[in-house]
Amino acid sequence: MIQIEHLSKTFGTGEGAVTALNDITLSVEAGEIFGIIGLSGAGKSTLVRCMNLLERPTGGSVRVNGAEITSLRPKELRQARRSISMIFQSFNLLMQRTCLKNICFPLEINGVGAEQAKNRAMELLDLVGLSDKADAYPVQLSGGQKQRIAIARALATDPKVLLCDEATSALDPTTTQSILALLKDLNEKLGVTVVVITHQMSVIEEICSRVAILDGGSVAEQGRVEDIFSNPTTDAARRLVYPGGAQIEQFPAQRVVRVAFNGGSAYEPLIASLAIECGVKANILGADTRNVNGKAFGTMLLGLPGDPNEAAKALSYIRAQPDVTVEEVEENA
Ligand SMILES: Nc1ncnc2c1ncn2[C@@H]1O[C@H](COP(=O)(O)OP(=O)(O)OP(=O)(O)O)[C@@H](O)[C@H]1O
Repeated sequence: MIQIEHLSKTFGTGEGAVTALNDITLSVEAGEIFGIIGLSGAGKSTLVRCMNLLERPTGGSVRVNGAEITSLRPKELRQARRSISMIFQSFNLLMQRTCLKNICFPLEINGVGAEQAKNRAMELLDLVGLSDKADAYPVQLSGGQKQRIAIARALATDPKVLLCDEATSALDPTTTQSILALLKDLNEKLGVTVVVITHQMSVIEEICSRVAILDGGSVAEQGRVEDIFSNPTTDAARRLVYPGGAQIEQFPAQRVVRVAFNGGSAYEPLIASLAIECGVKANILGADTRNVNGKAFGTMLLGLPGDPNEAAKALSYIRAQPDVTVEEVEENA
């Protein structure tokens, strides 16, 4: 769906030049949810803006649906842009227009008649679960509701690709979950390809099938989410996967597992009950978890005893917990 080859982007010239992207090659397949993650300044926004030519690349190529978008004429580019929509952290709704009129807006500028636009907008409001907000103004909505309206507006022109630039970064964890669930649902129902830009690992874990890790304007690593998260091979990937800085090599006698909490239970009781019910002491090697109303979200790196029986007991105990996933991490990861 999107093929990027040797893409580079430099802002400015001479001594003040900033190279934001350097020789990026990646491809996003039709129908997938692809994640781009990196720390602040890694180049994520610039990369996603090169996908719809909000930024013009300095070098390399960007093909969307087979067409090299850097060489399209203005009219062709306008058409191509209809098939690539975007949502933002700050929602970017038109504050003077009702929700319905916000969703009608891209249809109006594409020449769709008022009645037809309204019908389509009502369908989209229904799709994002906000039929009752047609006449409300953005100021009357919560952040999550605003993002739902922004998603409905982005889908109005039946795009093939939805680019999401930090779309959940301004939202609380529960609302984030519901927006991610909506994106996943829309991806499945409509087949729209979704590209998610984020600095949050939990977002990638939640909905992406593949991920590219950006570091200093280059792709440090890319591949299937479970492969990269269970066995990060670059420093950039390790920094994201183990933000606590755990060095697995320091614990050679242990089996190391990565436990992801999806809000089903708190993590302290899990560690305590591992000790009490299984007699297994687990070491917390690193954690990036948040406790929200007594529920844990995020991931934790645990060291289990080297003894295979004890480790197996602990693993099956953890696997039996609701909303918890666990995977072994290779020791040279
Ligand atoms: N319009 C611009 N002019 C000059 N430099 C820019 C411009 N836009 C981005 N940059 C620079 O390019 C680099 C990458 O920025 P970008 O916003 O793409 O990173 P990011 O990963 O999205 O960061 P963040 O998560 O903080 O938004 C940074 O060094 C930034 O200062």
